[in-house]
Amino acid sequence: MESIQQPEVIQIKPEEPNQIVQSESKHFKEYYLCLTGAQPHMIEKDLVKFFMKNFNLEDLPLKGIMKKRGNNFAFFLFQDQEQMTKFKELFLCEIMPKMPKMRLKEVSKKMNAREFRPVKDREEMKEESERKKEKQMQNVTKEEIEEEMKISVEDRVTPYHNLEYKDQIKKKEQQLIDVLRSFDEQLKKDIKKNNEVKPKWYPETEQNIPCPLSEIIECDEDYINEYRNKVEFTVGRRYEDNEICVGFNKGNMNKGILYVDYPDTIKPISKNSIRAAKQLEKIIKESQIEPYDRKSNQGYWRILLYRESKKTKQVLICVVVSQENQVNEEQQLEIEQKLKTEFLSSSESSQNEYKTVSLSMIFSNEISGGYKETDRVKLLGGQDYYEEKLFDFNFRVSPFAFFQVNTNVFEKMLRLIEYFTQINENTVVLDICCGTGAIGICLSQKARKVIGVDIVESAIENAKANVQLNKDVINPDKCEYYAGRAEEVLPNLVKDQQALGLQIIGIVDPPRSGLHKDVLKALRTCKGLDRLVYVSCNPQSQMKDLQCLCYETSKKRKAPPFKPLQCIGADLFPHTNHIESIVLLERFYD
Ligand SMILES: C[S@@+](CC[C@H](N)C(=O)[O-])C[C@H]1O[C@@H](n2cnc3c(N)ncnc32)[C@H](O)[C@@H]1O
Repeated sequence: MESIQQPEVIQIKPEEPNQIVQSESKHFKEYYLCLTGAQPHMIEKDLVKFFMKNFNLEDLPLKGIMKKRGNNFAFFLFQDQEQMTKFKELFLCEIMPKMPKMRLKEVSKKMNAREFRPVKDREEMKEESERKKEKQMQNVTKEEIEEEMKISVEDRVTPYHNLEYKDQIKKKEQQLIDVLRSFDEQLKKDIKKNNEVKPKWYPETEQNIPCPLSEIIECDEDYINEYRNKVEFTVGRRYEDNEICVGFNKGNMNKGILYVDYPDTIKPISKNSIRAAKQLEKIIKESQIEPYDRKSNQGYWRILLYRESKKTKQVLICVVVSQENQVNEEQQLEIEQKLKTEFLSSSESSQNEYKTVSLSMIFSNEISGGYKETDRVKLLGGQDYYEEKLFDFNFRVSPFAFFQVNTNVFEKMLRLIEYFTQINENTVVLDICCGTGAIGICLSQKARKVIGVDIVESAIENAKANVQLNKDVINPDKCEYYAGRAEEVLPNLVKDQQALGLQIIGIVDPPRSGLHKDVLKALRTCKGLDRLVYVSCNPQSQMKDLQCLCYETSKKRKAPPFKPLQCIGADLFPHTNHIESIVLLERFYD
């Protein structure tokens, strides 16, 4: 196998970062470093993926990379001095402490920049893997398609729709018990293989679970159907008759079997939302412009985002379409006019007690057919948010911001969190991954202060506006909101609060992937934070995070652990197989 000669290298000592001698090549104006201690089986793209995944990086400050299979070293190329310094800092602070075998060394000889493979950022990598997937999708047989088409949209979207509600709850209870057991199984493995010790708080139970499952919060009978305040309909074609349809995906994305079927029988969504889907379907058919097709990356119509509030009777509608040249200016204007007439006209609102208060279009280029916050939005009518209510609090929610889809069960969850946290005038509430501020605002009345953090800027704008909206009942000065990654913002916020000597209560409600390791570290090491509520829509990733929070004190986890006191399930999603898990934790002092 061809291999690169080990270069002449000068080692960089981690304890002396300021004394690093920069190896700048005057001739080529290129900057190189050599990494040793890499896994021999990896090639360039594996190494990039490894760094991005393990250190949760959006991109790597690198211009190019060279790594041959079989070698335990790689070369990194930088575009300038600044980039090289940034990478060295990242390496010394983040990578080396966790990968002590890896070392970064100066290269003392010139190298040919053309041998380096360019490093792609995460977006590019995602797009490339999407394209690869699309390619794999080409050769599907008719039999495979027919087999997939036998599974109805109801069975896909709502696999429990045929079960009595009490049986759905029983199944979900068992799901949570199984996940709690997985914590125990992992702990036993870690004790055997990784020198972990059993935490002193760990209970001896026959069930082999770290804490009891106290209850499942059920949905009220009136809300078991039509509970969703947000629906995303896909625009596509039906398999059976090739008709254009605004509904739900049917098929298998991985095999490239992409069809859509009518949404009429899906129990969690409202009749109003189905009506809106039909209205858009009519406009699309009249337009004679094709829906977006992932395989060819062609077509215009993509998604109908529909949000409504049962309490305020307000509706927000967003039509997601392709950004690039799929229609001309004249067609675009005509479409906008039709959407306005269909969704905003007075005849439309007189038929219905619900009112569309926000109508917009999102222009997206996502190859997956989806959309993201940075996409261009054009407001066609009304304001850029709708209003939702929890108890007597009002909330502004914009198209991209998160809001729990089932307000009936969410209010019950909030009562439970309030009871557990026993917030008082000496308490600072940290609302981590706060979205539009729902949890913090509902708990703010008794607290000294509420601090919220979320990555979505418009959600934080909503949260700030929501505080003002409720200023008759809460003091706006008490509530602070920060837009940013919790892993970046939280460590400093926590330090500030510690300095004030107040009692801190943490409430975390992360996305499905769970919490970033830096957030977990900041929570674990935060003095004054003795009570924590972990809300999760993905109990598996929650259990993984609980390892960082609850495993016994060790060299890498110096602060005392949290003890999970109880787990509570909340059935936010009737008819589906999803269950929200809330774990209440308390600091365990030996
Ligand atoms: C499950 S939602 C919870 C929202 C909120 N607690 C509520 O109940 O309405 C998760 C939130 O995490 C936010 N988020 C995702 N990644 C984040 C990160 N790295 N830092 C901060 N917030 C993040 C999302 O924008 C989203 O609002």
